[in-house]
Amino acid sequence: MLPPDHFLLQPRQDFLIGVQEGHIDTSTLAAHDFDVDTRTGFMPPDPPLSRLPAQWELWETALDAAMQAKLQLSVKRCLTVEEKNSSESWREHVRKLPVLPMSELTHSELLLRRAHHVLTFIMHFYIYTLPLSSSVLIPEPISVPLVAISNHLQLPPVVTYSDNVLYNWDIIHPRAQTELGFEAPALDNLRSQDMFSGTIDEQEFYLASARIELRGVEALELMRATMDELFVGDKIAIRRITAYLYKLASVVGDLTTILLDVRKGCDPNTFYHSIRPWFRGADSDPAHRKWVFEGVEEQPTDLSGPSAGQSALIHALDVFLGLDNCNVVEGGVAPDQRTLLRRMQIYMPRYHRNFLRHLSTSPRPVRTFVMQTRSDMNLLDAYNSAVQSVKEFRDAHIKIVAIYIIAPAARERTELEHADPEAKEVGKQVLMGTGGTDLVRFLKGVRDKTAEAVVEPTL
Ligand code: HEM
Repeated sequence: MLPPDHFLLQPRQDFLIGVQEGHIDTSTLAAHDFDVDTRTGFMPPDPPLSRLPAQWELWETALDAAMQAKLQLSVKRCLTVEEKNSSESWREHVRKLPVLPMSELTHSELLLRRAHHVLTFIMHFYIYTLPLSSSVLIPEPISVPLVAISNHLQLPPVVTYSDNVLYNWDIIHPRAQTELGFEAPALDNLRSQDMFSGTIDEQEFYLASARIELRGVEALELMRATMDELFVGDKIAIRRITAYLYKLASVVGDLTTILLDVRKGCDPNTFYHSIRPWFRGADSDPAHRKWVFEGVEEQPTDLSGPSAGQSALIHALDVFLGLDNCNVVEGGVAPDQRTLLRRMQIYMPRYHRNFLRHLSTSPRPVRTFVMQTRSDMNLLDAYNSAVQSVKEFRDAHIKIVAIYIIAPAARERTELEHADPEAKEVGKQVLMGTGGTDLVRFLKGVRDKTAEAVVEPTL
Protein backbone atom coordinates (compact mmCIF):
# COMPACT_ATOMS: atom_id res chain seq x y z
CA MET A 1 0.00 0.00 0.00
CA LEU A 2 1.48 3.38 -0.98
CA PRO A 3 1.50 6.19 1.61
CA PRO A 4 -1.12 8.88 0.74
CA ASP A 5 1.56 11.46 -0.05
CA HIS A 6 3.45 9.12 -2.44
CA PHE A 7 4.06 10.91 -5.74
CA LEU A 8 2.34 8.13 -7.67
CA LEU A 9 -0.90 8.93 -5.84
CA GLN A 10 -0.78 12.65 -6.64
CA PRO A 11 -2.85 14.07 -9.52
CA ARG A 12 -0.91 13.50 -12.71
CA GLN A 13 -0.13 16.10 -15.26
CA ASP A 14 -1.35 15.37 -18.77
CA PHE A 15 1.70 16.25 -20.82
CA LEU A 16 -0.36 17.13 -23.88
CA ILE A 17 -2.52 19.56 -21.87
CA GLY A 18 0.27 21.05 -19.76
CA VAL A 19 0.82 21.82 -16.09
CA GLN A 20 -2.36 22.21 -14.01
CA GLU A 21 -2.77 23.35 -10.45
CA GLY A 22 -1.83 20.75 -7.83
CA HIS A 23 -0.01 18.58 -10.35
CA ILE A 24 3.62 17.54 -9.96
CA ASP A 25 5.97 18.72 -12.70
CA THR A 26 8.68 16.09 -13.05
CA SER A 27 10.13 17.60 -16.21
CA THR A 28 13.38 18.71 -14.64
CA LEU A 29 14.01 15.57 -12.59
CA ALA A 30 17.21 13.69 -13.29
CA ALA A 31 17.91 15.65 -16.48
CA HIS A 32 20.92 17.45 -15.00
CA ASP A 33 22.72 14.23 -14.11
CA PHE A 34 22.72 13.35 -17.79
CA ASP A 35 23.49 16.80 -19.19
CA VAL A 36 20.14 16.81 -20.99
CA ASP A 37 18.44 20.20 -21.02
CA THR A 38 14.65 20.47 -20.95
CA ARG A 39 14.78 23.13 -23.71
CA THR A 40 17.67 21.98 -25.87
CA GLY A 41 17.97 18.26 -25.12
CA PHE A 42 21.44 16.91 -25.89
CA MET A 43 22.57 20.34 -27.11
CA PRO A 44 23.74 22.70 -24.36
CA PRO A 45 21.23 25.47 -23.54
CA ASP A 46 23.76 28.22 -24.33
CA PRO A 47 26.04 28.41 -27.34
CA PRO A 48 29.25 26.46 -26.67
CA LEU A 49 32.47 28.29 -25.82
CA SER A 50 33.91 29.77 -29.00
CA ARG A 51 37.47 30.39 -27.75
CA LEU A 52 39.78 29.01 -25.09
CA PRO A 53 41.39 31.46 -22.60
CA ALA A 54 44.71 33.12 -23.53
CA GLN A 55 46.90 30.28 -22.16
CA TRP A 56 45.78 28.08 -25.05
CA GLU A 57 45.60 30.82 -27.67
CA LEU A 58 48.28 29.06 -29.76
CA TRP A 59 45.84 26.21 -30.45
CA GLU A 60 43.08 28.62 -31.38
CA THR A 61 45.33 30.59 -33.74
CA ALA A 62 46.55 27.38 -35.39
CA LEU A 63 42.94 26.41 -36.08
CA ASP A 64 42.13 29.94 -37.28
CA ALA A 65 45.12 29.81 -39.61
CA ALA A 66 44.01 26.48 -41.14
CA MET A 67 40.50 27.79 -41.76
CA GLN A 68 41.62 31.21 -43.04
CA ALA A 69 44.19 29.65 -45.39
CA LYS A 70 41.40 27.37 -46.70
CA LEU A 71 43.74 24.40 -46.56
CA GLN A 72 42.87 21.85 -49.21
CA LEU A 73 42.47 18.09 -48.94
CA SER A 74 45.52 16.31 -50.28
CA VAL A 75 43.19 14.01 -52.27
CA LYS A 76 41.78 16.99 -54.17
CA ARG A 77 42.41 16.62 -57.86
CA CYS A 78 44.75 19.15 -59.48
CA LEU A 79 46.14 20.52 -56.21
CA THR A 80 48.31 23.55 -57.03
CA VAL A 81 51.90 24.01 -55.83
CA GLU A 82 50.78 27.02 -53.75
CA GLU A 83 48.12 24.90 -52.05
CA LYS A 84 50.66 22.18 -51.27
CA ASN A 85 53.13 24.72 -49.89
CA SER A 86 50.52 26.47 -47.82
CA SER A 87 49.54 23.14 -46.20
CA GLU A 88 53.14 22.16 -45.58
CA SER A 89 54.05 25.47 -43.93
CA TRP A 90 50.95 25.25 -41.70
CA ARG A 91 51.87 21.70 -40.68
CA GLU A 92 55.42 22.83 -39.94
CA HIS A 93 54.04 25.58 -37.71
CA VAL A 94 51.94 22.96 -35.86
CA ARG A 95 54.95 20.67 -35.39
CA LYS A 96 56.89 23.57 -33.84
CA LEU A 97 54.21 24.53 -31.32
CA PRO A 98 55.17 24.00 -27.68
CA VAL A 99 53.37 21.24 -25.78
CA LEU A 100 51.04 23.49 -23.77
CA PRO A 101 50.25 22.54 -20.17
CA MET A 102 46.65 21.46 -19.82
CA SER A 103 46.08 20.60 -16.18
CA GLU A 104 44.05 23.80 -15.63
CA LEU A 105 41.70 22.80 -18.42
CA THR A 106 40.60 19.76 -16.51
CA HIS A 107 38.70 21.86 -13.94
CA SER A 108 36.07 22.80 -16.48
CA GLU A 109 33.94 20.58 -18.68
CA LEU A 110 33.31 23.53 -21.03
CA LEU A 111 37.04 24.17 -21.50
CA LEU A 112 37.69 20.46 -22.04
CA ARG A 113 34.97 20.31 -24.69
CA ARG A 114 36.35 23.31 -26.56
CA ALA A 115 39.90 21.92 -26.31
CA HIS A 116 38.76 18.55 -27.73
CA HIS A 117 37.01 20.37 -30.56
CA VAL A 118 40.01 22.59 -31.40
CA LEU A 119 42.66 19.86 -31.16
CA THR A 120 40.69 17.25 -33.11
CA PHE A 121 39.97 19.79 -35.84
CA ILE A 122 43.69 20.64 -36.02
CA MET A 123 44.52 16.92 -36.11
CA HIS A 124 42.10 16.20 -39.00
CA PHE A 125 43.43 19.27 -40.89
CA TYR A 126 46.94 17.93 -40.30
CA ILE A 127 46.21 14.35 -41.42
CA TYR A 128 44.10 15.12 -44.48
CA THR A 129 46.43 17.75 -45.91
CA LEU A 130 49.29 15.21 -45.77
CA PRO A 131 50.06 13.50 -49.08
CA LEU A 132 48.63 9.96 -49.11
CA SER A 133 52.17 8.61 -49.41
CA SER A 134 53.18 10.15 -46.04
CA SER A 135 52.86 8.27 -42.76
CA VAL A 136 50.41 9.71 -40.27
CA LEU A 137 52.57 10.91 -37.37
CA ILE A 138 50.49 13.23 -35.21
CA PRO A 139 53.02 15.62 -33.65
CA GLU A 140 53.41 15.87 -29.87
CA PRO A 141 52.05 19.45 -29.48
CA ILE A 142 48.70 18.01 -30.62
CA SER A 143 48.80 14.33 -29.70
CA VAL A 144 49.90 14.66 -26.06
CA PRO A 145 47.28 17.19 -24.87
CA LEU A 146 44.58 15.69 -27.09
CA VAL A 147 44.96 12.20 -25.67
CA ALA A 148 45.05 13.56 -22.10
CA ILE A 149 41.95 15.72 -22.67
CA SER A 150 40.14 12.86 -24.37
CA ASN A 151 40.89 10.61 -21.39
CA HIS A 152 39.32 13.19 -19.09
CA LEU A 153 36.24 13.40 -21.27
CA GLN A 154 36.20 9.61 -21.82
CA LEU A 155 36.01 10.29 -25.54
CA PRO A 156 38.25 8.97 -28.34
CA PRO A 157 40.87 11.49 -29.64
CA VAL A 158 39.16 12.00 -32.99
CA VAL A 159 36.50 14.38 -34.36
CA THR A 160 33.09 13.25 -33.06
CA TYR A 161 29.49 14.28 -33.72
CA SER A 162 29.68 16.39 -30.56
CA ASP A 163 32.67 18.32 -32.00
CA ASN A 164 30.85 18.94 -35.29
CA VAL A 165 27.30 19.47 -34.11
CA LEU A 166 26.47 19.53 -30.38
CA TYR A 167 29.33 21.85 -29.37
CA ASN A 168 29.91 23.70 -32.64
CA TRP A 169 27.03 26.18 -32.94
CA ASP A 170 26.13 29.75 -32.21
CA ILE A 171 23.04 31.89 -32.56
CA ILE A 172 22.72 34.48 -35.31
CA HIS A 173 20.31 36.89 -33.54
CA PRO A 174 20.02 37.21 -29.75
CA ARG A 175 17.23 35.08 -28.33
CA ALA A 176 14.15 36.31 -26.49
CA GLN A 177 14.45 35.97 -22.73
CA THR A 178 11.49 34.64 -20.74
CA GLU A 179 10.94 34.39 -16.97
CA LEU A 180 12.66 31.00 -17.12
CA GLY A 181 15.72 32.37 -18.89
CA PHE A 182 16.53 31.78 -22.54
CA GLU A 183 14.31 29.79 -24.82
CA ALA A 184 15.80 27.19 -27.15
CA PRO A 185 17.18 28.88 -30.29
CA ALA A 186 14.84 28.89 -33.28
CA LEU A 187 15.84 26.33 -35.92
CA ASP A 188 16.63 29.11 -38.41
CA ASN A 189 18.66 31.12 -35.88
CA LEU A 190 21.74 28.87 -35.87
CA ARG A 191 25.17 29.00 -37.43
CA SER A 192 28.22 26.76 -37.06
CA GLN A 193 31.37 27.98 -35.32
CA ASP A 194 34.19 26.11 -37.11
CA MET A 195 34.37 24.26 -40.39
CA PHE A 196 36.90 22.41 -42.53
CA SER A 197 35.83 23.57 -45.98
CA GLY A 198 34.23 26.83 -44.85
CA THR A 199 31.33 26.20 -47.22
CA ILE A 200 27.63 26.91 -46.59
CA ASP A 201 27.13 23.26 -47.54
CA GLU A 202 29.23 22.08 -44.60
CA GLN A 203 27.35 24.38 -42.26
CA GLU A 204 24.00 23.11 -43.54
CA PHE A 205 25.18 19.53 -43.08
CA TYR A 206 25.96 20.20 -39.38
CA LEU A 207 22.85 22.31 -38.82
CA ALA A 208 20.52 19.62 -40.21
CA SER A 209 21.59 17.48 -37.26
CA ALA A 210 21.45 20.39 -34.81
CA ARG A 211 17.88 21.17 -35.89
CA ILE A 212 16.95 17.51 -35.47
CA GLU A 213 18.40 17.57 -31.95
CA LEU A 214 16.34 20.66 -31.06
CA ARG A 215 13.09 19.40 -32.60
CA GLY A 216 13.77 16.09 -30.84
CA VAL A 217 13.47 17.71 -27.41
CA GLU A 218 9.72 17.16 -27.59
CA ALA A 219 10.36 13.47 -28.28
CA LEU A 220 12.44 13.29 -25.09
CA GLU A 221 9.62 14.96 -23.15
CA LEU A 222 7.10 12.49 -24.55
CA MET A 223 9.36 9.58 -23.58
CA ARG A 224 9.58 10.88 -20.03
CA ALA A 225 5.83 11.47 -19.77
CA THR A 226 5.18 7.96 -21.13
CA MET A 227 7.56 6.44 -18.61
CA ASP A 228 5.75 8.24 -15.78
CA GLU A 229 2.46 6.76 -16.97
CA LEU A 230 3.96 3.29 -17.36
CA PHE A 231 4.61 3.30 -13.63
CA VAL A 232 0.90 3.71 -13.04
CA GLY A 233 -0.35 1.51 -15.87
CA ASP A 234 -4.09 2.03 -15.28
CA LYS A 235 -6.79 2.91 -17.82
CA ILE A 236 -6.05 6.64 -17.75
CA ALA A 237 -2.36 5.81 -18.21
CA ILE A 238 -3.10 3.64 -21.25
CA ARG A 239 -5.12 6.47 -22.80
CA ARG A 240 -2.37 8.96 -22.18
CA ILE A 241 0.41 6.66 -23.37
CA THR A 242 -1.60 6.12 -26.56
CA ALA A 243 -1.81 9.89 -27.13
CA TYR A 244 1.91 10.35 -26.36
CA LEU A 245 2.94 7.62 -28.80
CA TYR A 246 0.86 9.13 -31.60
CA LYS A 247 2.43 12.50 -30.85
CA LEU A 248 5.87 10.89 -30.81
CA ALA A 249 5.21 9.50 -34.29
CA SER A 250 4.34 12.99 -35.48
CA VAL A 251 7.52 14.50 -33.93
CA VAL A 252 9.65 11.81 -35.63
CA GLY A 253 7.83 12.72 -38.86
CA ASP A 254 9.13 16.29 -38.36
CA LEU A 255 12.67 14.93 -37.86
CA THR A 256 12.35 13.16 -41.21
CA THR A 257 11.26 16.42 -42.88
CA ILE A 258 14.26 18.26 -41.39
CA LEU A 259 16.58 15.46 -42.51
CA LEU A 260 15.29 15.63 -46.10
CA ASP A 261 15.60 19.43 -46.03
CA VAL A 262 19.40 19.05 -45.89
CA ARG A 263 19.10 18.92 -49.70
CA LYS A 264 18.10 22.61 -49.73
CA GLY A 265 21.49 23.85 -48.51
CA CYS A 266 24.06 21.10 -49.00
CA ASP A 267 25.16 20.09 -52.49
CA PRO A 268 25.88 16.33 -52.79
CA ASN A 269 29.05 16.72 -54.88
CA THR A 270 30.48 19.38 -52.57
CA PHE A 271 29.64 17.13 -49.62
CA TYR A 272 31.21 14.04 -51.14
CA HIS A 273 34.38 15.61 -52.51
CA SER A 274 35.12 18.60 -50.27
CA ILE A 275 33.50 17.94 -46.89
CA ARG A 276 33.23 14.25 -46.08
CA PRO A 277 36.92 13.36 -46.64
CA TRP A 278 37.89 15.62 -43.70
CA PHE A 279 35.94 13.44 -41.27
CA ARG A 280 37.42 10.06 -42.07
CA GLY A 281 38.61 8.09 -39.09
CA ALA A 282 41.68 5.86 -39.04
CA ASP A 283 39.53 2.86 -40.03
CA SER A 284 38.45 4.57 -43.25
CA ASP A 285 41.77 6.24 -44.06
CA PRO A 286 42.01 6.15 -47.88
CA ALA A 287 45.57 4.79 -47.78
CA HIS A 288 44.97 2.49 -44.76
CA ARG A 289 47.65 4.32 -42.81
CA LYS A 290 48.11 3.71 -39.12
CA TRP A 291 47.69 6.88 -37.08
CA VAL A 292 50.63 7.28 -34.69
CA PHE A 293 50.16 9.64 -31.73
CA GLU A 294 53.74 10.73 -31.08
CA GLY A 295 54.86 10.93 -27.45
CA VAL A 296 51.87 8.90 -26.28
CA GLU A 297 52.61 5.64 -24.51
CA GLU A 298 49.33 3.84 -25.00
CA GLN A 299 48.20 4.34 -28.59
CA PRO A 300 44.45 5.01 -28.98
CA THR A 301 42.47 2.34 -30.83
CA ASP A 302 38.92 3.75 -31.18
CA LEU A 303 39.41 6.10 -34.10
CA SER A 304 36.28 6.00 -36.26
CA GLY A 305 35.13 9.18 -37.98
CA PRO A 306 31.98 11.03 -36.94
CA SER A 307 28.45 10.51 -38.21
CA ALA A 308 25.04 11.39 -36.80
CA GLY A 309 24.95 7.70 -35.89
CA GLN A 310 26.59 9.10 -32.75
CA SER A 311 23.46 11.14 -31.98
CA ALA A 312 22.08 10.08 -28.59
CA LEU A 313 18.64 11.27 -29.71
CA ILE A 314 18.18 8.60 -32.38
CA HIS A 315 19.63 5.94 -30.06
CA ALA A 316 17.19 7.12 -27.36
CA LEU A 317 14.26 6.54 -29.73
CA ASP A 318 15.53 3.03 -30.42
CA VAL A 319 16.07 2.23 -26.76
CA PHE A 320 12.76 3.74 -25.65
CA LEU A 321 10.71 1.87 -28.26
CA GLY A 322 12.65 -1.33 -27.57
CA LEU A 323 13.98 -1.45 -31.14
CA ASP A 324 17.49 -2.43 -30.15
CA ASN A 325 16.42 -5.52 -28.28
CA CYS A 326 14.15 -7.27 -30.72
CA ASN A 327 15.25 -9.92 -33.23
CA VAL A 328 18.87 -9.13 -32.51
CA VAL A 329 20.69 -11.54 -34.76
CA GLU A 330 18.48 -13.08 -37.44
CA GLY A 331 17.77 -11.54 -40.81
CA GLY A 332 19.55 -8.54 -42.26
CA VAL A 333 21.67 -7.43 -39.33
CA ALA A 334 24.73 -9.46 -38.44
CA PRO A 335 25.80 -9.37 -34.78
CA ASP A 336 28.83 -7.22 -35.56
CA GLN A 337 26.59 -4.49 -37.01
CA ARG A 338 24.37 -4.47 -33.94
CA THR A 339 27.53 -4.04 -31.91
CA LEU A 340 28.48 -1.21 -34.22
CA LEU A 341 25.50 0.87 -33.13
CA ARG A 342 26.61 0.25 -29.54
CA ARG A 343 30.18 1.08 -30.52
CA MET A 344 28.97 4.51 -31.66
CA GLN A 345 28.05 5.22 -28.05
CA ILE A 346 31.77 5.29 -27.21
CA TYR A 347 31.89 8.49 -29.27
CA MET A 348 29.10 10.23 -27.35
CA PRO A 349 29.63 12.59 -24.41
CA ARG A 350 29.81 10.31 -21.37
CA TYR A 351 26.72 11.79 -19.70
CA HIS A 352 24.63 11.06 -22.78
CA ARG A 353 26.00 7.54 -22.87
CA ASN A 354 24.88 7.19 -19.24
CA PHE A 355 21.47 8.57 -20.15
CA LEU A 356 21.04 5.80 -22.73
CA ARG A 357 22.22 3.20 -20.25
CA HIS A 358 19.70 4.54 -17.74
CA LEU A 359 16.92 4.49 -20.34
CA SER A 360 17.73 0.91 -21.29
CA THR A 361 17.39 -0.28 -17.69
CA SER A 362 13.83 1.03 -17.37
CA PRO A 363 11.92 -1.55 -15.29
CA ARG A 364 8.78 -0.99 -17.41
CA PRO A 365 9.71 -0.81 -21.09
CA VAL A 366 6.94 0.52 -23.30
CA ARG A 367 7.27 -2.35 -25.77
CA THR A 368 6.74 -4.97 -23.05
CA PHE A 369 3.74 -3.01 -21.80
CA VAL A 370 2.23 -2.87 -25.30
CA MET A 371 2.83 -6.60 -25.83
CA GLN A 372 1.09 -7.35 -22.51
CA THR A 373 -1.84 -5.07 -23.35
CA ARG A 374 -2.35 -6.28 -26.93
CA SER A 375 -6.11 -6.28 -26.51
CA ASP A 376 -6.02 -2.47 -26.50
CA MET A 377 -6.02 -1.85 -30.23
CA ASN A 378 -5.53 1.91 -29.89
CA LEU A 379 -2.40 1.51 -27.80
CA LEU A 380 -1.04 -1.09 -30.21
CA ASP A 381 -1.75 1.14 -33.18
CA ALA A 382 -0.09 4.13 -31.48
CA TYR A 383 3.03 2.09 -30.65
CA ASN A 384 3.19 0.73 -34.20
CA SER A 385 2.82 4.28 -35.58
CA ALA A 386 5.83 5.36 -33.53
CA VAL A 387 7.88 2.37 -34.76
CA GLN A 388 6.75 3.04 -38.32
CA SER A 389 7.81 6.69 -38.03
CA VAL A 390 11.35 5.63 -37.04
CA LYS A 391 11.36 3.17 -39.95
CA GLU A 392 10.33 6.02 -42.27
CA PHE A 393 13.10 8.20 -40.82
CA ARG A 394 15.56 5.43 -41.74
CA ASP A 395 14.03 5.10 -45.25
CA ALA A 396 14.59 8.83 -45.73
CA HIS A 397 18.11 8.53 -44.34
CA ILE A 398 18.95 5.78 -46.85
CA LYS A 399 17.62 8.08 -49.58
CA ILE A 400 19.94 10.84 -48.31
CA VAL A 401 22.90 8.47 -48.20
CA ALA A 402 22.10 7.41 -51.78
CA ILE A 403 22.12 11.06 -52.93
CA TYR A 404 25.16 12.18 -50.90
CA ILE A 405 27.42 9.13 -51.00
CA ILE A 406 26.29 6.27 -53.22
CA ALA A 407 25.56 8.35 -56.35
CA PRO A 408 28.72 10.55 -56.20
CA ALA A 409 30.77 7.42 -55.42
CA ALA A 410 29.35 5.68 -58.49
CA ARG A 411 30.15 8.73 -60.63
CA GLU A 412 33.68 8.81 -59.21
CA ARG A 413 34.12 5.10 -59.95
CA THR A 414 32.99 5.53 -63.54
CA GLU A 415 35.38 8.47 -64.00
CA LEU A 416 38.26 6.53 -62.47
CA GLU A 417 37.62 3.46 -64.59
CA HIS A 418 37.33 5.65 -67.64
CA ALA A 419 40.69 7.28 -66.89
CA ASP A 420 42.38 4.04 -65.82
CA PRO A 421 40.62 0.68 -66.42
CA GLU A 422 42.82 -0.91 -63.72
CA ALA A 423 41.57 1.42 -60.99
CA LYS A 424 38.66 -0.84 -59.99
CA GLU A 425 40.10 -1.50 -56.52
CA VAL A 426 39.93 2.20 -55.60
CA GLY A 427 36.30 2.27 -56.68
CA LYS A 428 35.45 -0.63 -54.40
CA GLN A 429 36.59 1.25 -51.30
CA VAL A 430 34.34 4.28 -51.64
CA LEU A 431 31.19 2.75 -50.20
CA MET A 432 32.51 2.47 -46.66
CA GLY A 433 30.92 4.67 -44.00
CA THR A 434 32.94 7.30 -42.14
CA GLY A 435 32.74 4.88 -39.24
CA GLY A 436 34.24 2.13 -41.40
CA THR A 437 30.91 0.39 -42.05
CA ASP A 438 29.78 -1.53 -45.09
CA LEU A 439 27.41 1.32 -45.71
CA VAL A 440 24.43 -0.04 -47.64
CA ARG A 441 24.26 -3.37 -45.83
CA PHE A 442 24.52 -1.70 -42.44
CA LEU A 443 21.91 1.02 -42.99
CA LYS A 444 19.37 -1.25 -44.69
CA GLY A 445 19.89 -3.91 -42.02
CA VAL A 446 19.13 -1.44 -39.21
CA ARG A 447 16.10 -0.08 -41.13
CA ASP A 448 14.72 -3.60 -41.73
CA LYS A 449 15.11 -4.48 -38.07
CA THR A 450 13.11 -1.38 -37.17
CA ALA A 451 10.34 -2.43 -39.56
CA GLU A 452 10.24 -5.90 -37.98
CA ALA A 453 9.59 -4.40 -34.55
CA VAL A 454 5.94 -3.68 -35.42
CA VAL A 455 3.76 -5.71 -33.01
CA GLU A 456 1.03 -7.84 -34.61
CA PRO A 457 -2.35 -7.88 -32.86
CA THR A 458 -3.33 -11.18 -31.23
CA LEU A 459 -6.41 -12.76 -32.80
C1 HEM B 1 23.85 14.53 -45.73
C2 HEM B 1 23.40 14.00 -44.60
C3 HEM B 1 23.82 12.65 -44.05
C4 HEM B 1 24.65 11.69 -44.57
C5 HEM B 1 25.39 11.72 -45.88
C6 HEM B 1 24.71 10.61 -43.62
C7 HEM B 1 25.50 9.48 -43.74
C8 HEM B 1 25.56 8.45 -42.83
C9 HEM B 1 26.45 7.32 -42.92
C10 HEM B 1 27.50 7.15 -43.99
C11 HEM B 1 26.19 6.50 -41.88
C12 HEM B 1 26.87 5.16 -41.61
C13 HEM B 1 27.57 5.15 -40.30
C14 HEM B 1 29.04 5.46 -40.42
O1 HEM B 1 29.64 5.10 -41.39
O2 HEM B 1 29.58 6.04 -39.46
C15 HEM B 1 25.15 7.11 -41.11
C16 HEM B 1 24.60 6.57 -40.00
C17 HEM B 1 23.62 7.16 -39.29
N1 HEM B 1 23.12 8.44 -39.48
FE1 HEM B 1 23.47 9.64 -41.03
N2 HEM B 1 23.91 10.90 -42.54
C18 HEM B 1 23.36 12.15 -42.78
C19 HEM B 1 22.55 12.84 -41.93
C20 HEM B 1 22.05 12.32 -40.76
C21 HEM B 1 21.23 13.07 -39.83
C22 HEM B 1 20.85 14.55 -39.98
C23 HEM B 1 20.90 12.20 -38.82
C24 HEM B 1 20.10 12.47 -37.59
C25 HEM B 1 20.48 13.34 -36.68
C26 HEM B 1 21.52 10.91 -39.14
C27 HEM B 1 21.44 9.80 -38.34
C28 HEM B 1 22.17 8.65 -38.54
C29 HEM B 1 22.04 7.48 -37.69
C30 HEM B 1 21.12 7.33 -36.49
C31 HEM B 1 22.95 6.54 -38.17
C32 HEM B 1 23.20 5.12 -37.63
C33 HEM B 1 22.40 4.12 -38.45
C34 HEM B 1 20.95 4.05 -38.05
O3 HEM B 1 20.67 4.09 -36.84
O4 HEM B 1 20.10 3.92 -38.95
N3 HEM B 1 22.22 11.04 -40.30
N4 HEM B 1 24.79 8.30 -41.71
